[in-house]
Order: sequence, then structure tokens, then C-alpha cells
Amino acid sequence: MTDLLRVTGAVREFGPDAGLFGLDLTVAPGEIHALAGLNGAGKTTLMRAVLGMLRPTSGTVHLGGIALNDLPAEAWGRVGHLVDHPFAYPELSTRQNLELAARLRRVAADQVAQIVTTGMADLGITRYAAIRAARLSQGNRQRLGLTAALQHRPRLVVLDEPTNALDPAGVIALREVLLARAATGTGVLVSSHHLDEVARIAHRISVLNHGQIVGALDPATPDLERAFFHLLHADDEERGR
Ligand SMILES: Nc1ncnc2c1ncn2[C@@H]1O[C@H](COP(=O)(O)OP(=O)(O)OP(=O)(O)O)[C@@H](O)[C@H]1O
Repeated sequence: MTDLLRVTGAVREFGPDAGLFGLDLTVAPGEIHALAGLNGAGKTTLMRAVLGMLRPTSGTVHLGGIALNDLPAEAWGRVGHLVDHPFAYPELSTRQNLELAARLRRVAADQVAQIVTTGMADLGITRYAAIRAARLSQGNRQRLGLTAALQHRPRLVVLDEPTNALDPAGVIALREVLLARAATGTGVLVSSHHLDEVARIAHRISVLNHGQIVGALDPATPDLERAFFHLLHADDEERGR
């Protein structure tokens, strides 16, 4: 089966210790692949490279077997992402923002209302449908961004620290949506600092350190935190740090 995402040898150096340094990664259909790593390890940079927001100086990114440069515009309608801060027009309501997001993802006009209604219910923001984005709390703004990333039922989902600012109910709602989507073949690349939460949803956890994947964690490992630091320390020792 073709991987929904394949990154091969991605390099993008910002400095001797910052960027991506020959990174390989895949996401298969139905797989939730989590990235864990300390601040500055390169998780966001990797996601930005995957989404064409920055260009690796070498290496390749393929989505559904097609190189990023050759990807037809409509293929982006099968991708959903939330990287950096959730974007929303402050003067538009939650529903209006989501309608726009759906149209940008090429959802047919006669399906937009239904998709937005279902998306808001999935992430628990229906009661804020008529509220202007400028008035939303940080967590509800995050839910709006997540709904925009997920409502059009993309085949590949890329989420950078999606539980940021979410309350426990939001964390559970997101978990349920991601698990349900993966069960129907969606591939998910997700970064998080919350190893316990990652362990609940991920099929695979890759650990990034200094722009490289230095190992994998088994989500069923009882003491994930310990295993995570063990991998990091072993890598740092190898690098002589
Ligand atoms: N556009 C840029 N110009 C220069 N340096 C950059 C740029 N983007 C990222 N970096 C640097 O690359 C490194 C990796 O940053 P990145 O944001 O990918 O880390 P991260 O793993 O997502 O960290 P965090 O967990 O803090 O979000 C950092 O040292 C960062 O300062």
C-alpha cells in the first residue's frame, strides 16, 4: 500500500544544531504516527517541510506517492493540518470561518453546511457557532483550528501539538476523532509533548533529537518518559554532548 506520507533524507539547516539533518519518516493509511522531542528538536520544521511551507535543501517529500513539487492543487483538499497558531478571521463567526475553510478545501457548496455542523459537534464547539473568532477563548480557538483541519475528512492529517490549550474534554474529543478517522484509513502525523496522551492514540512514536529521528518508543511501554530520556541521552552521548 502506498504511504500517505514519505519523507526521505530531508535536510534543512538553520544552524549547526538547528533544522533537519537527513530525516526519514512515513505515515501509512490508518496509522497515527507521533513525533516526540524536546523544544527545538525540529518537529515543527519537519511538519512545515511536509506541508510545503518550507523547502528542504535536499531530500524528498511525497504525499500519496507524488512528489510535493508535482502535487496537483486539488490534492491539498485531501490534507488537513494545524501547524503554528490556528488561523481565523477575527471578525467572522466560528461557523463562517469553518465554512470558508471548507470551501478552501474544495468541499462542494451543497455539503459545506453539513460538514461544518458535524465538525463543530465532533470538537465540541457547536455552542460557539455564532461567536466571532476574536471573542473565543484560547482553547476554543484551538478547537476551531482543529475543526478546520479535520472537518473535510482529509486522508492525511498533520497536527503540531494539537492539545495545546485544550481542556480535558477537548483532549478526549480530539482523541476520539483521530482514532475514529484512523480506523477508516486516514493517516495522522502528530507532535506532542504529552507522552501519556500520545501513548493512548499512536501506533508509532518517533523521537526527534537535533533534527534527526533517533529512535522509536513502543506506545505500550509502561514508563514512556524514562524510555524517552534514555533515547535522548544515548543520542547525546553518541554525539559527544
Ligand atoms: N525559519 C527559521 N530560521 C532560523 N531558525 C529556525 C527557523 N525555524 C526553526 N528554526 C530553528 O530550528 C530548530 C527547530 O525548531 P522547531 O520549531 O522545528 O522545533 P520544535 O521541535 O517544533 O520545538 P518546540 O517543541 O519548541 O515547538 C530551533 O532551534 C529553531 O530555533
